[in-house]
Amino acid sequence: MSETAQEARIGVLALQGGFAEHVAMLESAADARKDAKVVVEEVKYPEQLERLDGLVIPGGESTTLSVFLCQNGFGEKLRAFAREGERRRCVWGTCAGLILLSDHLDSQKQGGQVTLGGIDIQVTRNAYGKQINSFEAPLKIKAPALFRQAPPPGSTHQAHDECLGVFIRAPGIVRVNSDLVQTLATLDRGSGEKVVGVRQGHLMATSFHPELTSDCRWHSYFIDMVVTYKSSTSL
Ligand SMILES: NC(=O)CC[C@H](N)C(=O)O
Repeated sequence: MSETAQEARIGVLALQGGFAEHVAMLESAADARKDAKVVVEEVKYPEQLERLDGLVIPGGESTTLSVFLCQNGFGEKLRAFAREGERRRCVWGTCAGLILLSDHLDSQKQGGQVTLGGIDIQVTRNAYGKQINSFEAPLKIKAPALFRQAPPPGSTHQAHDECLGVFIRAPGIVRVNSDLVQTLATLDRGSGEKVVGVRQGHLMATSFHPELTSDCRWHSYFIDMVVTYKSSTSL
């Protein structure tokens, strides 16, 4: 580690869902790099948000997650963490986390979700079917910084601009409403390209689960976001 290594503390919301896998992936992505010192912690209490530079909201069940977020003012603190004040922090939502970060949730498919919003996309829950319809498929990576990194050794997706997408009762991004939203990944199963990964400034969301693969490029990319954003807002 160099003397000038950037430091960042990244939390993973650990109220419900697949948080342990994200913690493990962030730790291995952090170990693999020399330019940043990253501390990872499970977040169970709203007070913990104060000390974080970034947060991952994992997949799970957005309705259940919302029940927890309605307690102890957690939802409001999270909204402030991601959206208000001078020091807005980076947040990455996977699957249920994407639902929380979207500005528009299709009304027929709502189930009492607490939405934090921030990414100007329209989302339909369970757009790819039920649990039994879960699938894996190759994705095209559209973010240059992300696909410049090598795919993991032994990966079935050797092209730098491809990765494996794991979809479990995944929400669909049915519309991108703003030019501020950057497409990071798309899926094409024969019926045209669908957007499955997006970024709007300090917020990122993926319909799929990179934490369930052996490819930690997405976690490394999020560390980049957090470190870059932290150094630009603390000037
Ligand atoms: N794997 C997931 O996170 C599924 C999300 C779930 N369908 C929901 O609506 O919350």
